[in-house]
This record gives sequence, structure tokens and C-alpha cells, in this order.
Amino acid sequence: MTATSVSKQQIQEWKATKTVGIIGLGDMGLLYAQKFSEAGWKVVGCDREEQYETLAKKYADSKFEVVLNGHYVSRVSDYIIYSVEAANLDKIVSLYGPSSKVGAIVGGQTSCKSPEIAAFEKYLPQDIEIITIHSLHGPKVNTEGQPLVIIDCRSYKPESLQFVESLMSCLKSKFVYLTYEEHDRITADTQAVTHAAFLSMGCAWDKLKIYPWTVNDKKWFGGLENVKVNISLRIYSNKWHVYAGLAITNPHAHQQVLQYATSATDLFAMCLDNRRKEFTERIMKAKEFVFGDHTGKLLLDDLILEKYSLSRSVSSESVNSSGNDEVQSPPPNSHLSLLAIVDSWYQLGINPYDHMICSTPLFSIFLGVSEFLFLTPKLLEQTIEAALTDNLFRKDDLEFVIAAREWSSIISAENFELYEKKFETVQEFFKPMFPEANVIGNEMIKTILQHSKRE
Ligand SMILES: NC(=O)C1=CN([C@@H]2O[C@H](COP(=O)(O)OP(=O)(O)OC[C@H]3O[C@@H](n4cnc5c(N)ncnc54)[C@H](OP(=O)(O)O)[C@@H]3O)[C@@H](O)[C@H]2O)C=CC1
Ligand SMILES: O=C(O)C(=O)Cc1ccc(O)cc1
Repeated sequence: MTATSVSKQQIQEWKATKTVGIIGLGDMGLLYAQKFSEAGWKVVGCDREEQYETLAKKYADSKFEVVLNGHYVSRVSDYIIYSVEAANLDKIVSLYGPSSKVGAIVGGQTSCKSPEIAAFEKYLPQDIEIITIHSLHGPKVNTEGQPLVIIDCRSYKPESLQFVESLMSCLKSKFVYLTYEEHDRITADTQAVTHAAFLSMGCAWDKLKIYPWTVNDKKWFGGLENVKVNISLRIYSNKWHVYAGLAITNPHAHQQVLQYATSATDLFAMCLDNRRKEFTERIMKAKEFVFGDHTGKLLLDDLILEKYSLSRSVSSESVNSSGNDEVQSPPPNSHLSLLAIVDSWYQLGINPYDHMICSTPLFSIFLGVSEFLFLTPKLLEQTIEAALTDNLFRKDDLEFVIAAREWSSIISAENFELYEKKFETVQEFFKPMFPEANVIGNEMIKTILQHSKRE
């Protein structure tokens, strides 16, 4: 389904007469306020009331207006977008929802839609329409070409959806129309499991006190390792509540993260017992299920990723700066984190390519590196051999399995407090490296998105 066409004249009329309101001027709310107001829409926004004076001063020269609180946003706005922490959404909608202007449309940016819709249905007056959205990327990613989910939950007038589409069109994102149930099932897989994998890698390095870009044991280099390090640090450099909210509030995510932890555990146990036949058969079945129909080019090329090593900015200890001109190959790694994701897709009967319409940059990269591992001649065989016989990565794999199980338990127990504590412990460990990691990670993601065929 594509956006219905609306005349330029109609859009000009809406721009002249309608107001867009944003509750929560954090990273995403601010991105929207800036984009919409730059495109000529009248925008008002607020954050917490105690932030009013600071924000009003800070954005005095901007094209959008900062108001005191959500009541002031709601009473004047024709489309109200809640862009707040998932855990606080219910309370915030209960506060401001009843102040919504009569006949307004309401939506939200939270990453999981069932609790958001439940809050809207509970607190919004019946005359309010509900059309919600979700930009499937972080606030620093160029919005152009990225998926933007639009969910029409309760609209009474055909022009309401057209209005939302017209407003969103300035983002130049790719509209994806789903029900909220479809959205939550897909994002549990594309987002929650991807995050669980990279959170677990970071946690394992923290437990072992390893900065993988500085070690002299020459283990963590090459394209695949660069992806693991850069994406893991990228996640840990962000706000914990974004990842906690999308995993904990989405019941589908609990099951999928648990399967990921179980797959990692099962595979690791088989390696410890040297159950070669069982292990190889399981990996090959997963390969057949996920990649059996694969034809054409791979999403990613390991070679384009080789230069994105954090060690290039840590000169004295790095592998790359050894002064040795010889091109070295990384030692065989069990790549347990990648074997486990492909096994989870197989165990859950998920075809990850079906989710590409709704992919985030991180999911595309995770699928890209998994595909590379499974479909590059000889690499999978080498990996299986390393997993079964080589002790080089055993300790790392053990910590990785423990971490995956811990994240799964925290998410299933819906424990925001423990999530925050664990996340921030690892964040503290990696903090000194975030500035460099973000620069290199951004370059890497840009290159990956340019090279990958995203349909
Ligand atoms: N960051 C991302 O990559 C993406 C995030 N999302 C989702 O979008 C939502 C916003 O995320 P993001 O912008 O990153 O998070 P932020 O923490 O940057 O923004 C949320 C903002 O809402 C404010 N807030 C809290 N309570 C109120 C209130 N009563 N009234 C007004 N404002 C309030 C917060 O203030 P305070 O900090 O003081 O609590 C904060 O400034 C989340 O649900 C997130 O899951 C969706 C897509 C991508
Ligand atoms: O790409 C990712 O998975 C991110 O980490 C950024 C992100 C976070 C939350 C969302 O709801 C959407 C995108």
C-alpha cells in the first residue's frame, strides 16, 4: 500500500490551519519537531514541566514553540505525538489524554505498540482518532529511505490518514502499513533479539575486562569482529530505556530473546561435549531453513568492513599498527552469537528476509553478517571446526552464554531496574571509547547501508 495522493493545495491549507504537538522533546521528539517545523508545519512541543524554561530558552530561535506541559500541547494540537519513555507512557497519557483537542488525532513513537494503543484506548475520549507511527531508526540516522511504520487504529475520516502521511512525508522515509499486532511481532525479532545479541557480547567483554580493540592476543580483528564491537558499543552508548522498553513491554520479545539464549546454550553445550554430528547437523538444518533459497549477492561484504576497526585509533597496542605489512587473517572464531541467531530463526520458524520491509539498520547488519558467515565458501566449515575443537574463544563464549541468559531473565521478569543497572555497568566500562566508537560506527553503518540492497 502506498500513500494516497493529496493535492499540494490541500497540504498548504493544512500547513496554514493545523497544529502538530509533540509531548517529549528528547532525541526522537526533537528530531520530529525540527523536521516538521523546517518543512513549514506549525509545531508546539513540551518536555517535563521543570524543563520548560531551559528548553524555551534553548529553542527560542527554532521554528517550533516550546510550551509548559502536555496540557498546553494537547489543547491546541490537531495531531499529538507522544514521544516519551515506554515505561512512563501509560501515566503520561492518563495525565494529558483527556486534554486532547476535540476531534484531534493522537499517535506515539514508542517502540512497542500494544501497550501504547491500550493506553490510548483507555484514556482518550471517544472523539479522538488514533493513528500511530514508529520510525525504525535512531535519532542520528538520516530519515530518508528508512522504514516508518504507520498504524491506523481508529480513524473516522479518510483525510485523517492522508493528513498524517502528508506531515510525515517531509522525513522522506519509506511508509510501511501494519496492524499493531504485526508491528510488535516483527519488531520483537528485528529489534529485541538483535539488541539482546549485541548487549550480550558487550556484557561478556566487560566481565572478562577485555577491550576487544586493544588486546594483543590478535583475536578481535577483521570485518565480522569490527561489526560486533562497533554495534555493541553503539548500543551501550545510548539510553538504556529505549532498549529496555522495546524488549520488556513486548511479550513476543520475551519468547524470542529466550530462544536466542537457549540456542546459544544448546550449541555451546554441544561444543563442550564435542557432539560433532549433532552440532553440525543442527547448524546445517538451520542454514538450509534460513538461507536455503538464497540467490544472488550477499547483503554485506566482509572486505568493506575491515577498515572499520576501533584499533586504528589506539595505535600502540593495536594489531593493525604492529608495523607489519603482511595481511593477516583473523583466527577462526566459533561465532557463537551468529550461529545462535540463525538457529533461533530456525527453531522459531522465522524467515528473517520476510522482515526486511521493517528492518532497522542494526537488524540489516546482523542479518548481513550472519548471511556472510553461512554463505561464504569454507567459512562456516572453519567456524564449526573452531567451535568444536579450538579453545581460543571458549572463555568468551562461556561469558556470552551467561550474559544472553541473564538478559533473557531480566526481560522476562520485566525488571526495568535490573536492566538499567546491568546496562549502565557495561556502559561505564566502555565509556572512554564512545566518542571514537560513534565516529567509526557511523562511517561503518553509512557504508553498509550504501552497499546493502534493502528492499
Ligand atoms: N532513540 C531511539 O533510537 C528511538 C526511540 N524510540 C522511542 O521513542 C520514545 C522516545 O525515545 P527518545 O527520544 O530516544 O528518548 P528520550 O529519553 O530522549 O526522550 C523522552 C523525553 O520525554 C520526556 N518526558 C518524560 N516525562 C514527560 C512528561 N510528563 N511530559 C513531557 N515529556 C516527558 C523525557 O524527560 P526525562 O528524560 O527527564 O524523563 C525525555 O526528554 C521512546 O518510547 C523510544 O522507545 C523510537 C524510535 C527510535
Ligand atoms: O536500529 C536499532 O535497532 C536501534 O537501536 C535504534 C532504534 C531504537 C529503538 C527503536 O524503536 C527504533 C530504532
